[in-house]
Amino acid sequence: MGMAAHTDSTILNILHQSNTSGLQVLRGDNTGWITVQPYPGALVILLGDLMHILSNGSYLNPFHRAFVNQTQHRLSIVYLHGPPSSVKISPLLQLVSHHNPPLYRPVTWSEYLGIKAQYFDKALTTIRLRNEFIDAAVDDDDSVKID
Ligand SMILES: O=C(O)CCC(=O)C(=O)O
Ligand SMILES: [Fe+2]
Repeated sequence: MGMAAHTDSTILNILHQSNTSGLQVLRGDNTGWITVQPYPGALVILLGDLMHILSNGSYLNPFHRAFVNQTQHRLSIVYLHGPPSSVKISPLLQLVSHHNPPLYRPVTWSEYLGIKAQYFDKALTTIRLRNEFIDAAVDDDDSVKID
């Protein structure tokens, strides 16, 4: 089965592909697709949107896609790893400060999946904090108060 370009809505995905290639990852600078060649016994780890939120934007959640061809079977097995669906996910407190304010508001996985279904690749933008909200959320002593 082929898949259009997307980011994963999880913390991370662990993927195994059979010996037919098909997985491609978009370069961080958007200059092209890199084919991830199958390697016997290898697993591919893809960081998802929730990891991007937890890391306050420092870990990238790559766009990727899968293509198929008419001559070879391709099998991929994906383990989707996420938090309990009602736990709020937000940038880790250890990673935020006055100089590095939180980029995203807290969101549960189930709420985020609803947002993703509606906004696709704009989903993260819809939960991104605006500057004035960031100012209100960051306290004088560098701790962050959200919710
Ligand atoms: O089949 C693949 O290699 C990719 C699958 C995938 O991206 C996904 O399940 O999210
Ligand atoms: Fe994926």
